[in-house]
Amino acid sequence: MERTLVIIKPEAVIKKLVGKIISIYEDNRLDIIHAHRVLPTKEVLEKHYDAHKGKEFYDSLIDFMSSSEVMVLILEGENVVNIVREINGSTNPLKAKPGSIRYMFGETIQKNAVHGSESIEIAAKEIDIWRDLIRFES
Ligand SMILES: Nc1ncnc2c1ncn2[C@@H]1O[C@H](COP(=O)(O)OP(=O)(O)OP(=O)(O)O)[C@@H](O)[C@H]1O
Repeated sequence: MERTLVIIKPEAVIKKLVGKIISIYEDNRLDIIHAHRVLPTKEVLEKHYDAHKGKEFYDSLIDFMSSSEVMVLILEGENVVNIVREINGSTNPLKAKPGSIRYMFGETIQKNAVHGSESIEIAAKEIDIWRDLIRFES
């Protein structure tokens, strides 16, 4: 069964949006097979955001994502990678479709409430990266 990695970002955890965001995924019949609240290390974030290394927003993104605890979720379901990206909405909350998580809860392009893996292959890599911090049984 296909899996994806979702991160509920620091500002959304601080605003107590975890339950609301999880409900949206469940309302779309996706299974949350792991959920773990953790303070990300810079080491894990640098691996996770490796594709963005060198971009002007990279340092600020790593600082922000390591500033406070996040909720790491693994979701499972048919076509879950694409479904989650659709539910999350565009990276920039100002461009996100009404009804999407980023439209409802995103503040800025950086504080955009959630992360969702881009492809099945990247999801598998990201799940492995976060294994350094979180013990997933399977
Ligand atoms: N121009 C930018 N300015 C500031 N932050 C940015 C910018 N572009 C991307 N980011 C941040 O980097 C993250 C990863 O960027 P990416 O282009 O992979 O977005 P995405 O695939 O929509 O989002 P994600 O991978 O987080 O689900 C974004 O979620 C956002 O927080």
